[in-house]
Amino acid sequence: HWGYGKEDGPSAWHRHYPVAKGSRQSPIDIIPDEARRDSSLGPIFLKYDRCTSLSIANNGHSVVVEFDDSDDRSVIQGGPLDNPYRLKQFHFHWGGKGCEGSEHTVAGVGYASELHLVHWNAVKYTTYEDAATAPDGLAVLGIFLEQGDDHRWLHTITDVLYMVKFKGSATNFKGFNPKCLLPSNLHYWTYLGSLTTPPLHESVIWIVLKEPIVVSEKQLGMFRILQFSGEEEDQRMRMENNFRPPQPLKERILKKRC
Ligand SMILES: NS(=O)(=O)c1ccc(NC(=O)NCCCCO)cc1
Ligand SMILES: [Zn+2]
Repeated sequence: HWGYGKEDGPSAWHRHYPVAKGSRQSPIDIIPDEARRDSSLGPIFLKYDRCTSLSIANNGHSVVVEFDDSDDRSVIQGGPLDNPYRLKQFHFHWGGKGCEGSEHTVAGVGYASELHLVHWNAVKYTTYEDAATAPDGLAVLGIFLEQGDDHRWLHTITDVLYMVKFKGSATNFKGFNPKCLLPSNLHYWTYLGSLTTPPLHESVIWIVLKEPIVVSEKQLGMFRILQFSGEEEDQRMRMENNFRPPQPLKERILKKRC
């Protein structure tokens, strides 16, 4: 199976997932000066309903908050998207120490962590699984986490991480509105990419916000109490550095709003 270690990490994923060397892989290094202004790109709109959050789980690669995606209560629309995309889950990627931990980088500089809100095109596709293999199936909103003061709302998540310490553990997580994790400014870059972990499907319209949110080192440290390994496994594998490095841009254009 795949992971983030020396033997099973990002440089080895291509053996079982050849698309790892594909034409639209993620993440990428974002070079702001090279982003093309696109007048057809409008603002993005996020409508999230606190009643759609369901559970929080450790899937052995990250901590994931799952949502009820049976209707359009929580959606992203506008920007590069032709129709609303339903929120399915959000999760994080982080490092072991301060500077690195995000997946996308900006002019070669990484942030301490990156939040991904994963949405799917329920207008064109019947299930998330079908959308996840289609070129316009998913829209992932990427938000950088920068180290600084305590984040006002992140404790709602970090306070329950001890309950999902081991791979395969999950617990109720109702009434959470992810709107509280957004920065004040929704200016974004957008490009066509992929899932950043296996199966690495090239099915993601990426929308990466320019403005990071600020979280404290203490809050970031709480993510590192999580384990890649299950409770019964003997070797304790602290969950950290669960990020894929930037991939070649190839024939793609990075876009931004005017
Ligand atoms: N980090 S990321 O790009 O936001 C991401 C999101 C979902 C997934 N995985 C996923 O959706 N798996 C289910 C795919 C079922 C269709 O084959 C992997 C990476
Ligand atoms: Zn992710």
